[in-house]
Parts: sequence; C-alpha cells; structure tokens
Amino acid sequence: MKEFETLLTEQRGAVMLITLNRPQALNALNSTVMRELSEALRTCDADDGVGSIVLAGSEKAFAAGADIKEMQPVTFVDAYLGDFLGGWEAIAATRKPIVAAVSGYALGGGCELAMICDFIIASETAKFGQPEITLGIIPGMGGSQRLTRAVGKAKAMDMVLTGRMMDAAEAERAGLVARIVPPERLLDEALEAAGKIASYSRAAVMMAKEAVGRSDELTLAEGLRYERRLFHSLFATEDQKEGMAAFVEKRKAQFRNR
Ligand SMILES: CC(C)=CC(=O)SCCNC(=O)CCNC(=O)[C@H](O)C(C)(C)COP(=O)(O)OP(=O)(O)OC[C@H]1O[C@@H](n2cnc3c(N)ncnc32)[C@H](O)[C@@H]1OP(=O)(O)O
Repeated sequence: MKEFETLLTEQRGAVMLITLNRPQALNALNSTVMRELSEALRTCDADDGVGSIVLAGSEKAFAAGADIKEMQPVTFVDAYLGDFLGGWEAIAATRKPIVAAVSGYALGGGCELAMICDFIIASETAKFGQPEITLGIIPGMGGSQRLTRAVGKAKAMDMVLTGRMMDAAEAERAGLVARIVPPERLLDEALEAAGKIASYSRAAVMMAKEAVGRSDELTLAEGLRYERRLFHSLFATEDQKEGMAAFVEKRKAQFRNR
C-alpha cells in the first residue's frame, strides 16, 4: 500500500489496518481524507492478500466530524455542483468487510463513517453524536438514514435534533455498537474479529456482507429471495465442499477462496 498524507496503513496477515491520522484536528474528515480513504479501500478490494479491514482513529477521537474549517466557505452552488461529500458513498461501496474500532469522539461525519463500516467495536471511552444542528446544518454523510436504521427513530431524532452525544454503553444498548471493550483492548479485539473474518471463505464473507447490507434496501420477501440466491450460489464453491468436509472429518477447514 502506498504512503498517504492523512492515513497510516499496515497489513497484519490478511487484515489491513487503516488508521486516520490527522491528530492536530481530531481526525476531522477533509477532502484529502475522503480521497485517500477511498483509494486505500479500493486497493484493499483489489488485493487478494486482504480479506478484511480495520478502520481506527486515535485514542481521543475516531473522527470529530467533517472538517468544519474546510466546510465554512462552501456555497450552495459549490456543494451542489461538486456533489459535496458524495465521495463518501463510494467508500460505502467497499466489498470487503470493514470493522470500525472507535475510541473517543465519533461525531458528525465521524459517527457516519463508523456507521458506513460493517460493525463497530467501541472502547468504553467512545462518544457518538450528530452535532451538525449546532452548526446550522444537518447530517450529510448518511446520519439521518443509517443512525435511524441502527437505533430507531426516537433516539435518532433525539441525537440529530438536540446534538447530544451517546456514550458507549448507551450506543451498545441502542444497537449502534456491536461490542464494548476497555480502551487497551480495542485494537486487538478489532484485529482479532477482522482476522477471524479474513480466515473464512472470501466468497461466503463477501456475500454475507452483501446480503445483510441489502436488508436496509429490500422488502423482507425480496431480501429473503436475494439471500437464498446467494446461498444457493455458494454450493458452487470449493470452499463449501471444504468447509463441510472439514466439519465431518473433525478438522479445521482450509479455505482457498475458490
Ligand atoms: C458530515 C457533515 C455533513 C458534517 C459534520 O460532520 S460537521 C462536524 C461535526 N462535528 C462537530 O461539530 C465536532 C467539532 N469538535 C468539537 O466539538 C470539539 O473539538 C470536541 C468536543 C470534539 C473536542 O473538544 P476539545 O476541546 O477536546 O478539542 P478542540 O480544542 O476543540 O479540538 C482540537 C483541534 O481539533 C480541531 N477540530 C476538532 N473538530 C474539528 C472539526 N470537525 N473540523 C475541523 N477541526 C476540528 C479544533 O479546531 C482544534 O484545532 P485548533 O486548536 O487548531 O483550532
């Protein structure tokens, strides 16, 4: 992976660890972060040696939101013609699973970026919020939609309209966060989860991500049909034969991503 200005990347086995690295601005998400993260994730998708991704920030901030200093001079015409923040949807199109490791602030675009990931492992110190209303705007990277799907309308309205933060415990109870761990365990826990994902059949993992992801968009009947078609197709893989043979033979499966 090439060197980036705003990201650190490090491959750990089949897991790519991507760390947001703008400590002076609490990892505020500017256009360079968006461009570089998009490139890094595209590279991961194209690399057979990468099975999953961990996205982390710093101890104090996963990301404190879109970069307010960059946004301040933007006009409506700039925003509309340039599809301002539209690039984050390309990041959501990443096909390999992404685990967000969230410590400290995940606010505005930071919360939205964590929700673009497939699931969130949070440190006990994590704080989630959509404070855009305090700046005279609303969420623009998916917060009104993904947060509502994750925590329900009541809590999403509360957070989006008042700008209040949720701590890690509330976020876990509400369904925003998959697991909470002590701060010193955060990275190891996220890397272990991502390592386990990367050890499974690549096709099964990517189809699992795709199927769960579609549940936001499809009716139940459409989603069930979609899942069944993907499920059927996995019986064409060598990995399905290997996975089931290994179970019957009481040994560990050796998936070859075939
Ligand atoms: C996606 C869309 C559509 C919108 C958004 O995301 S809008 C942004 C939403 N986020 C926020 O409103 C949070 C803004 N930040 C804060 O409220 C505070 O920084 C804090 C509560 C997260 C932390 O406060 P603390 O006192 O501990 O730290 P600061 O001195 O305030 O920050 C340190 C340093 O980082 C700069 N910073 C922080 N957040 C941003 C940001 N979102 N954009 C640009 N810069 C940010 C902050 O200005 C300061 O730098 P300077 O000392 O150079 O001013």
